[in-house]
Amino acid sequence: MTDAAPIRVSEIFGPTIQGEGALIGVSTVFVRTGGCDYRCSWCDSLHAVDSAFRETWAPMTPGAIMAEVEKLSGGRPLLVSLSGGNPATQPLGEVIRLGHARGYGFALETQGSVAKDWFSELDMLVLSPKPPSSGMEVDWTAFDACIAAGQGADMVMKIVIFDETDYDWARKVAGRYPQLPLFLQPGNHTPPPPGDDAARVDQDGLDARMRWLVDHVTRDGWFEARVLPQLHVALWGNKRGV
Ligand SMILES: C[S@@+](CC[C@H](N)C(=O)[O-])C[C@H]1O[C@@H](n2cnc3c(N)ncnc32)[C@H](O)[C@@H]1O
Ligand SMILES: Nc1nc2[nH]cc(C(=O)O)c2c(=O)[nH]1
Ligand code: SF4
Ligand SMILES: [Mg+2]
Repeated sequence: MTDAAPIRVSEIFGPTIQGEGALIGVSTVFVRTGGCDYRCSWCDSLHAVDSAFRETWAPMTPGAIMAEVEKLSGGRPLLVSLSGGNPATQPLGEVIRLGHARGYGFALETQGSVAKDWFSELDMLVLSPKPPSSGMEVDWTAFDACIAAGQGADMVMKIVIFDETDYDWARKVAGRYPQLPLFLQPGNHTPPPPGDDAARVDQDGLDARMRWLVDHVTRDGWFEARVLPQLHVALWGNKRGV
């Protein structure tokens, strides 16, 4: 199957480092697609979610996306991180094929609500089911379909945790998916309003929640879980494009 339809792109930026999860610290260029089927109460990327920003999302062909990635990376292959919005709602298969042919690797971040057959061609699929604090309800049938579609890719699960209820929920979800390496990430209560590039962030609050999370994980002997902060937020606050 070829993906002839254009892809809605909110922003392409980098190289920077992957700030979250399994690939933390790895040099990468981000391709952030526009549009999401969720509305998480605390989403830190509303400029790629809220349809009020639709006119800032450019329709791009796979060739144009890879040309921009190659320009930013100086033609040197590296990891491309596909995020959004929900990048699974966009026809990204051809970008992955084109990039792979040129030596680039691909990781994709999604909440796991939409499965695509091209998930299997990814180098890494990051599934990030949303906890109660998001206000969203996970469709586990759709989530399981994403896992089935991703067979062949490395797959991990990353759960954002704001409070005790999220933590208990994450314990249950982890028990259901023991095959997925698990990353826990404290939530950022001060994401920027869309359109605002302000870097302010409640770093003390984030640090306190990180310590609280580590305390809980060690208290419970939950040794399979890896706890990581959002490194890019620690370094640059809520700044966009890093
Ligand atoms: C902006 S989302 C885009 C990809 C996809 N829609 C998803 O949610 O997985 C990228 C990652 O940022 C996380 N995230 C979003 N807002 C956050 C916040 N306020 N604090 C911590 N992590 C957040 C999401 O859970 C997800 O793992
Ligand atoms: N450096 C950096 N790392 C990230 N990891 C996940 C991000 C995202 O917004 O999807 C992100 C981001 O926006 N920047
Ligand atoms: S699923 Fe991801 S992009 Fe969509 S609203 Fe939630 S955090 Fe934001
Ligand atoms: Mg982000």
